[in-house]
Amino acid sequence: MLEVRNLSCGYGNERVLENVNFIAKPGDIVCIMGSNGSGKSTLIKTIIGLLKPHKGDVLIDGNSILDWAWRRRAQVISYIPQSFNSTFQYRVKDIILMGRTSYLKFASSPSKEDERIAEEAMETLKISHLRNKIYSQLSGGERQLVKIAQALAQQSKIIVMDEPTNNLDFGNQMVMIKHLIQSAERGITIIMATHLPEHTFLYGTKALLVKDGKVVVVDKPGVNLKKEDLQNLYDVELKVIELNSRDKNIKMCLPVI
Ligand SMILES: Nc1ncnc2c1ncn2[C@@H]1O[C@H](COP(=O)(O)OP(=O)(O)OP(=O)(O)O)[C@@H](O)[C@H]1O
Repeated sequence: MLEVRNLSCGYGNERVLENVNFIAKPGDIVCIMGSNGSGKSTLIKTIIGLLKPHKGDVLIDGNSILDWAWRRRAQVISYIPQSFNSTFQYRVKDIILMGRTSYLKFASSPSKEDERIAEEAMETLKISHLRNKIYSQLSGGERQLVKIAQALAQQSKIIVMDEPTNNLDFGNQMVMIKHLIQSAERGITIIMATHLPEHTFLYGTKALLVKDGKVVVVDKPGVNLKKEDLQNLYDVELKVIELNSRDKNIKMCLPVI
């Protein structure tokens, strides 16, 4: 279980978020929402240890992880950034194998088992055909899928993602969503920033609404996240409609222009 406790964070003396509190249990999909520049990435970077918090703590199973070394942290949390560019000429399969680095002994090479896990991750995300391509020569969406496969190969119990559907076409968004839901069903905790309220409605177990330096937690957003919350969050008028798909009610957000 991941717990963010009384967390305040920002850059230097600049405070971005104040007193954030939430718990993410195994199987939770926590969707972080808010307008551009509200602090979603700042929260994510603080949780994964790229930024030192001004105050408060991040705990896993009751233990503070703020002082953990990267290897220990990487075995528990994997991180998919908003964008990742490499100037090195790595092949896709090498990038995915990097997800196994925290399990390797010093100066050792990936084992057959590591290779199998990397292949499996590529198959899951339907990118096996990209195996030998140079990462820096891929499209934005292909790169995003490779980073997701890398996180999958890392086999951590918590996956943190910054706008994972960025650059993905509709079909690949579905592949990723299916994978997210299956991972959560296996007990993995997912924490992700998203600009798509529909995704929060569809599979979020918790929404974090980030605005004016504060974070409001909404449990079961499929039921409890209201039109007014979204209007207030994004400062726009909008409409929430409900559609039936395969006997399931799906909520959609429509602009009012
Ligand atoms: N490296 C940095 N140094 C100083 N300030 C920063 C830095 N990165 C971001 N900020 C500021 O922190 C605030 C929050 O930024 P953040 O990137 O967390 O927003 P966000 O909600 O993720 O936005 P977006 O939806 O556009 O990705 C913004 O005012 C931004 O200008």
